[in-house]
Amino acid sequence: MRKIVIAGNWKMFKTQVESAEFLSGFLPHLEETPSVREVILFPPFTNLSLLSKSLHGSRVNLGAQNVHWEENGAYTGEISAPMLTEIGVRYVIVGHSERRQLFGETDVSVNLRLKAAQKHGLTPILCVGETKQQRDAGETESIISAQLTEDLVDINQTNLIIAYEPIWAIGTGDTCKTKEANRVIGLIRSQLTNPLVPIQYGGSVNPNNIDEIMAEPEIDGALVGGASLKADSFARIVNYQ
Ligand SMILES: O=C(CO)COP(=O)(O)O
Repeated sequence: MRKIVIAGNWKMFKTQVESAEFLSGFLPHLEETPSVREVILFPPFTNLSLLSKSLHGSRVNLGAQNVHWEENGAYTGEISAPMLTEIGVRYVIVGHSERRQLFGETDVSVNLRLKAAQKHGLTPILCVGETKQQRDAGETESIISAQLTEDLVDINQTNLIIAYEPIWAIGTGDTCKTKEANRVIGLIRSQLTNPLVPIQYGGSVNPNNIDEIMAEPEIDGALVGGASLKADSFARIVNYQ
């Protein structure tokens, strides 16, 4: 059985005060959540320590939005894996399209970040996906295949999650049709050596479409941006039918 993983990527949203407010609204809803569902929050780095304490003893896991490949060094603005594990972080997002498009991350650096995460016992969520232009040109399969080939060199597939996030569906309200997301995720799975790697869908997931998304056989969870920022909305997603 593959794991079900529902994760909230808060991106550059929420102060510590706002994070605490979120948790007081969100955590009570988890009493209804089936125990097989893994729930992860990815707040900004500045909120990790606070959330680590607040989530202690709860069933919500903590993740960071990125990790550098070195353990320390002169890398202004970066955070290393030992810094994350020390404060109770267990997951990390790697290769998000915003990192690739806005901050110049490449498949080479994504691969280094994945290796560093695994070396220190973090479970990475590797994000892959195509742009609108690539989709319209019929390049979806070849782009994703190339990303997987380069990103997964020497990566242990027993400690890995993948998120299929079509870039044109992120923050646009333009969700990928569920059947199409299911098809692409099936293609991603066919390129892996471990059939048990959970593969999530991400891109305009919300309380109204989560039931349909999770009904697809290949889709093992969701990586949620905007709709994870409100306690009620993310609770409805985590407690999908
Ligand atoms: O980028 C995403 C999650 O990593 C998706 O963001 P939205 O859910 O806001 O489209």
